[in-house]
Amino acid sequence: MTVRIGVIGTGMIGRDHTRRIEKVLTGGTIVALSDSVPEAATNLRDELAPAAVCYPTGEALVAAADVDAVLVCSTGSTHEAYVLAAIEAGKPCFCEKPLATTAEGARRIVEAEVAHGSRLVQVGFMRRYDAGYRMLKTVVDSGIGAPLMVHAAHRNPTVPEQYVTPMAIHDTLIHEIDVLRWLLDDDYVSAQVVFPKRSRHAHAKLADPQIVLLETEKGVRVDVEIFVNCRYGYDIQCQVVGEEGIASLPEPMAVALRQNASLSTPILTDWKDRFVDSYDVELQDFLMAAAAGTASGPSSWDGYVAAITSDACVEAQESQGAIVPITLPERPTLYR
Ligand SMILES: NC(=O)c1ccc[n+]([C@@H]2O[C@H](COP(=O)([O-])OP(=O)(O)OC[C@H]3O[C@@H](n4cnc5c(N)ncnc54)[C@H](O)[C@@H]3O)[C@@H](O)[C@H]2O)c1
Ligand SMILES: O[C@H]1[C@H](O)[C@@H](O)[C@H](O)[C@@H](O)[C@H]1O
Repeated sequence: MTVRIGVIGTGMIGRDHTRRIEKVLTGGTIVALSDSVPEAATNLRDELAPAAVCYPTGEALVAAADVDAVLVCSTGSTHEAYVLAAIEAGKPCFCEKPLATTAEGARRIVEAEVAHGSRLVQVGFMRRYDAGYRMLKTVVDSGIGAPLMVHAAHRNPTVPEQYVTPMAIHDTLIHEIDVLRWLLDDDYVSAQVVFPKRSRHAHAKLADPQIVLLETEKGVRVDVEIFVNCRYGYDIQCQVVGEEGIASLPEPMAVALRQNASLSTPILTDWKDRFVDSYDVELQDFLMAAAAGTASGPSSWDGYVAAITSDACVEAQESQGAIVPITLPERPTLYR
């Protein structure tokens, strides 16, 4: 079966996912596009999906009879309404992170999916599909004894002017929030944020870098450096310290160059390149599940837990070093 897909939000990632469904993956075709800026949708149609119909609203796209499944790739604050509409229509829905910009919004999605009675939503936490993180998880699960600590870093070369301090959590740390609880098979119980000396490259409304300290139910201590004006590249680091050994996320594959009395490997600069294979695998997974009328991979529950944890981290940012507790509600059986 070829799953007929509608894409809401045709900016950077909507375009990239349209390209991969049309040009790279099997089992899906783009039949519908929508963006609040209509030319963004028509331009993408002309460039990559000539057979797609452009809809004036995301709601009209979700309701279209020939749309089997929906990709929500619009601005984060708009995700909740579109995901709820897809659940109401009984259509599988891939939602880019964040599932919702508030924990309340994510809870409404969990409740709607539970009421529907089966999974329909996959959240775009692509790192769970990354070959390096999967290799790391295999080693963490079997090769280093009980994990005790995680040291991680999430570095972007630069960010635009509109990227402000809480976005370091909602937009950036959210990847570590999800992938580390998956990696450790654990949940967080508290968060604290401390601010080192501010980089002179940070915009006026951004405290950069930041260090987020998380503690898990099993007592693991996690520190994540968020540094989004690091200048030198897009760099994702993760090291798990266990009782019997230390395991590190592999570096992306790169040619080692010996030249002019030096040995070097390039560092990537763009998140699209760093996780290009993971995006392919996550969307292929979505297409396979959507063909069966369901969803797999990171769930609404994972999106909800990430939102609760993000809210606690933002509160921690605002409370000058205070440790903010994180309490999760009971996990519905649909997600066990
Ligand atoms: N998984 C990842 O690594 C990853 C990477 C990049 C972006 N994202 C997420 O994807 C989403 C989009 O990010 P982007 O970088 O493509 O941003 P973008 O600004 O390039 O694109 C967003 C698009 O949504 C459109 N839009 C805004 N409001 C809308 C509405 N109400 N209905 C329909 N369209 C609307 C905008 O016009 C724009 O074209 C964000 O939530 C972001 O966090 C995830
Ligand atoms: O939306 C992007 C994307 O999620 C990247 O993976 C992350 O590194 C950036 O910080 C964020 O702004």
